[in-house]
Amino acid sequence: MNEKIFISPSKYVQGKDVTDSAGKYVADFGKKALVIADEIVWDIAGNRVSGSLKEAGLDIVEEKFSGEASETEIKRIADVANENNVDIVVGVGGGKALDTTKGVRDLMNEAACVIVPTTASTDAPTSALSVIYTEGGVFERYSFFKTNPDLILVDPKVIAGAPPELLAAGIADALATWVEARTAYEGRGSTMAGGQATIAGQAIAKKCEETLFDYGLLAYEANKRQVVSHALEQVVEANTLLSGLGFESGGLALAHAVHNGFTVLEGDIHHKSHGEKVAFGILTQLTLEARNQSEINRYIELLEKLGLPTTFEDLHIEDIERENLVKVAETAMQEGESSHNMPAVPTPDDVVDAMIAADQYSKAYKRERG
Ligand SMILES: NC(=O)c1ccc[n+]([C@@H]2O[C@H](COP(=O)([O-])OP(=O)(O)OC[C@H]3O[C@@H](n4cnc5c(N)ncnc54)[C@H](O)[C@@H]3O)[C@@H](O)[C@H]2O)c1
Ligand SMILES: [Zn+2]
Repeated sequence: MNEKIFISPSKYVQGKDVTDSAGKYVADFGKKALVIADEIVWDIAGNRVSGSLKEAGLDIVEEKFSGEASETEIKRIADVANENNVDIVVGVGGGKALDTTKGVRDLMNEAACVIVPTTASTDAPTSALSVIYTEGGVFERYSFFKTNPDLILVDPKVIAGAPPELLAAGIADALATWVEARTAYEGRGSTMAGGQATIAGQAIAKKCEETLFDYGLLAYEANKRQVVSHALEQVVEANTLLSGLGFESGGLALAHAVHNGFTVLEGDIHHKSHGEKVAFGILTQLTLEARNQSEINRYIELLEKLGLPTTFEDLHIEDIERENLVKVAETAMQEGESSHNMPAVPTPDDVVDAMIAADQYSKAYKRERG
């Protein structure tokens, strides 16, 4: 595939308290909206979004998201959307609620898709794909759609009110963007947009990383006091828009495949967030790519300061047997995975060795820095 492809949502709006002016933006897209959020998020932002939509004259149907981006949940909510003849679906919440919303829109004849992230924990908001899991939370597949969401509304004040661990997870997810896009380009791999990377895709991915090294820690600290600082706004945009466009049109590689591999393990690691698993995926990929010590140190330092996992112990898999690591690596290397974008496609055995080497080096790093 030689074509270069770049895809994106039509509109991205970021601003303090934009939650309360959602109606002004959403009214351009239709007359009746299904608003989807989980129980916690209804109280944080769902009701405010619904209220603003009603004020703008829209009819509203409200639905509670049950927590997993599974095929069953997507079908269930799509039935509600179709029965009510809505012409807009609005997803409010974290990555799983947003992925579910995108899946719902895809099962409808014609409807606009509006995304309101309430955390900057992933780069799910802007992409034209959803990550589908079994009802038990095991990675199943990527589901690709014809179009990206129509509108993304991001309120940094809501995000500043979320736990800082969620922002840190989003930074890890966004930190993977350039690491993987660079590799996908070197491997002449195809991007999630289904072609080769454009200059734009790469430039956005690179700017994403630069923003995170410049402002990541400043934003994380501001988040601890629940304030919207300049740094927090920069990082919210990096985690959401730059990372979203950068990964989708720049390309994924091994870091995300390792994340997907981790979802097959049982135990406490299951409760680790997307970004936390991606963090270790970054270190595994850098190790396999033979990046040197000073380069790897830069990443470990930032991840450590953000309280993100850099060792097996941090992921609660300190006693993991090699045979279980092989299962992770086999999943990471399965047909169709982004790991095949690596210039020299590794074997599962290579991936296991890299994971162990990354774990051991991070342990030594921690010991040395005390
Ligand atoms: N489609 C894509 O392009 C893409 C990209 C990256 C990740 N993902 C997917 O995203 C998912 C991970 O998303 P996630 O890490 O956001 O987890 P999540 O969706 O499970 O949400 C985490 C939790 O945060 C809570 N929450 C949301 N906003 C909050 C707030 N303001 N304050 C307090 N709590 C809040 C939610 O109720 C939820 O319990 C994974 O399924 C991953 O595969 C998809
Ligand atoms: Zn991700």
